[in-house]
Amino acid sequence: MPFFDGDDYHPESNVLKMSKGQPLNDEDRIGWLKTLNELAINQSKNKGCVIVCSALKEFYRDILTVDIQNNSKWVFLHGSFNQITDRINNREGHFMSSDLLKSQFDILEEPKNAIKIDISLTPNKIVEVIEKELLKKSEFGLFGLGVMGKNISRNLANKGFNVSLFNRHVVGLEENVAINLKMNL
Ligand SMILES: Nc1ncnc2c1ncn2[C@@H]1O[C@H](COP(=O)(O)OP(=O)(O)OP(=O)(O)O)[C@@H](O)[C@H]1O
Ligand SMILES: O=C(O)[C@H](O)[C@@H](O)[C@H](O)[C@H](O)CO
Repeated sequence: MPFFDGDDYHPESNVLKMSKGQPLNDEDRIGWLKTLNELAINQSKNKGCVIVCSALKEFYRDILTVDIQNNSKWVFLHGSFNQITDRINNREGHFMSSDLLKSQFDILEEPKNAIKIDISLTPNKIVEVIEKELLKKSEFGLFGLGVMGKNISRNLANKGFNVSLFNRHVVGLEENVAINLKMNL
């Protein structure tokens, strides 16, 4: 599967700004996020891909998944501030210094719908956990999210079961149930 580092898609101006130790703001990031979204859409027409980037805020992640919400998966590599600072300080030849890290932690909105992985694990173990999570099969399949389906699926999801859902096209009703359920998982 193709792999892309989001850093390679920053415009020169963003790289320059970060090299000077200045954090990017929303305005700096929006064009970059849209570029990554285009990349993801194009790749989704083939085998799909893995993109790594700082998707710090919920609305950044919304931009990244425009038109591909239903076939995107989030993996959140989670580490403490001190641990990441140490790793950045030991990394050579990269434009980002650890001074920018605080600004990133300050705005981080942790994703609720992601596979969350502790970066203390070895890279091999991290890949193993991601593969296992991605290949996890649903334990229940539900057709129809009316009154009964809605409550059954919420109960199952709240008890930690993996649920696959199918709903008819009823604009603004069944979709909302499905979206809210997905966001709350
Ligand atoms: N699982 C790991 N165990 C030990 N060291 C790691 C692990 N993952 C990354 N590192 C080290 O941490 C440093 C930062 O890793 P890397 O550059 O891959 O992070 P990144 O998320 O791409 O960072 P950035 O967002 O700044 O590009 C590197 O020196 C890397 O070797
Ligand atoms: O949105 C951002 O602030 C940037 O994407 C940064 O996250 C850096 O590019 C990265 O951390 C350095 O590798």
